[in-house]
Amino acid sequence: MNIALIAHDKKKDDIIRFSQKYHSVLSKHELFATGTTGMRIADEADLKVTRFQSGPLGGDQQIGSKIANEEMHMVVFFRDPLTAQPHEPDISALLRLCDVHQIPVATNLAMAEIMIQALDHKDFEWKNIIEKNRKQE
Ligand SMILES: O=C(CO)COP(=O)(O)O
Repeated sequence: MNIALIAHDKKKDDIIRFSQKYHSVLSKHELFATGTTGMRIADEADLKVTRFQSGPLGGDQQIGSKIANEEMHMVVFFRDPLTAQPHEPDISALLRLCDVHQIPVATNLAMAEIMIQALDHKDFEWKNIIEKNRKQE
């Protein structure tokens, strides 16, 4: 499974702790991240991560493009809801694409924990449900 990991600056410590705690689950998957988040996860959580541009330079859009191509299967995006971001349209576009393509997305630590545990238990049925709906259309 391809998983994107993204965090705004004030949430970076959270995503590092999350990545360290769930290292054994995450290390079984292909990880992708925006620039600075990816660098810190690789250094501090010892995980192999394919890095895109930093968010403000287009990293969210690069991950969005993977979602549009059905090449990203899960997104962990710890947004900072209390700080204005210069690339707010890119952030909204990424979250919108998750909904368009039915990609599970966690925007905070609490949901990310539920999602990663479900992943570890192989609880995800959403792809089968989507396939069934497509066949009925
Ligand atoms: O801005 C971001 C997501 O919108 C994250 O970018 P960085 O990981 O490069 O800090």
